[in-house]
Amino acid sequence: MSRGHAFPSGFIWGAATSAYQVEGYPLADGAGPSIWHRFAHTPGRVAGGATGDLACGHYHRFREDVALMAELGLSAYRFSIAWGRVLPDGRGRVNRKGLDFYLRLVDALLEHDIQPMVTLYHWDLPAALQERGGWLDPDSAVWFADYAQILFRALDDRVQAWVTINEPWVVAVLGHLEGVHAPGHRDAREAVRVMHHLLLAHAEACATYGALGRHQIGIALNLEPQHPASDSEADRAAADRRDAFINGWLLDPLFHGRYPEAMADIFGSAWPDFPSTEIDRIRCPADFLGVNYYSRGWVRDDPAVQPTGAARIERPNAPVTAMGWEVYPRGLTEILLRLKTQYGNPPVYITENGAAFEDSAPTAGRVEDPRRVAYLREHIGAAGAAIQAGADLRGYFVWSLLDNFEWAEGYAKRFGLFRVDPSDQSRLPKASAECYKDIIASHGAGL
Ligand SMILES: CO[C@H](O)c1c[n+]2c([nH]1)[C@H](O)[C@@H](O)[C@H](O)[C@H]2CO
Repeated sequence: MSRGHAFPSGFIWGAATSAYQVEGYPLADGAGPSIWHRFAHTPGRVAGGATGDLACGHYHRFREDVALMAELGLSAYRFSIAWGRVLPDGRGRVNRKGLDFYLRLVDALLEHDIQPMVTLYHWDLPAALQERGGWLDPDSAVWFADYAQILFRALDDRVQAWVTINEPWVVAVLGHLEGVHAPGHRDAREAVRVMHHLLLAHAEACATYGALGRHQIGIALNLEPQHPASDSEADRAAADRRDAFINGWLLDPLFHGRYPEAMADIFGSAWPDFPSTEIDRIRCPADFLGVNYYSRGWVRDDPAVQPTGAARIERPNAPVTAMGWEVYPRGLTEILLRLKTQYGNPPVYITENGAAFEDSAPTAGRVEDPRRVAYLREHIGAAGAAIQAGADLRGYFVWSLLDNFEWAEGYAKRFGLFRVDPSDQSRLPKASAECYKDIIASHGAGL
């Protein structure tokens, strides 16, 4: 990669969060509980018994946070809407106070010339819908499209970029196969049907938006290159299986109108014969693809690992984040160029990229986080290399603006550009915030 390139004019520099992770007060002003509110309040599910009851207090502090975004020079902010704030029962009655919070947030962003990118679903399904079967219910696609339509009508005059669903893979696999995320199910037959219904829900929301929307809509996928830990045929085949399981399971139906053949091998009798009419519907004309990139998989053949028979292992002496994920910026370039060569070079936003590290204690009103500074510089440089090689990359969102509720890890894993002090929820800039501000000001030159 030649150095010193600048990013194209109009390139979007943003930061990302999600409702349950930052807002707090999940039941305020008539909101209905979500499955993550229920899950976090179930003993043993979240590290340290942490919940999103307070989180970062963004529900009340959002103007302060928008001011932090403006200080960074962000041109966009990606956040999610808590379905249960708007529709406490998931369907039917609209909770006006819940909708008004998001209207106020969007207006505050626009007052600072920050474009909102709104994620309609970031894992916090209304508990009332889970009681009806949740994403396992074939009607879930209709529930979601009806919810989406309410938001499109209320906000599409001010929101120019919509993300339907954040990481269907995590919802299906961590929530319904491995059981470590809400709703905590462990059933392969469920997981494959939940994935299918999530993709149908995405398609229904895109169709709804196509009828009334004026801007752009997409989906955000966690994509991760899979590399064999050795050049043995067994490890190469294992990497291919894990690639289908994590990447192809979504990219192929969305862009090619078919599931990878490997899925039937991976899931065996749990894999149904999905109707071709439904798979055709999933191949919907979205306007962009959101890519959440964090690392790569280093893969060894291991029959004991279900359902892929492929183990993601630590590469010896590899640099890793506090999550145990290898720091591998070249994987971002690889993913972006694969989208160019194999999936029609769609418009792409990096909707999440960031890292948790064991940050040092604050000194003189700031947190020194050199490893996160290096991570951001290396990965933004890797994104620039993909642009130079022809990827249609439109923007980059750091995960995350704030240290926040990291799902089953609670608050122990800190991804923020700003440290949030758990005692008083005060925000403190990290060196990475200053670094990102400089990158934005220079438009990525020199990376
Ligand atoms: C393999 O990581 C996934 O792509 C991923 C990482 N992350 C995510 N997805 C989620 O979208 C965020 O809510 C998490 O807070 C964030 C950090 O863990």
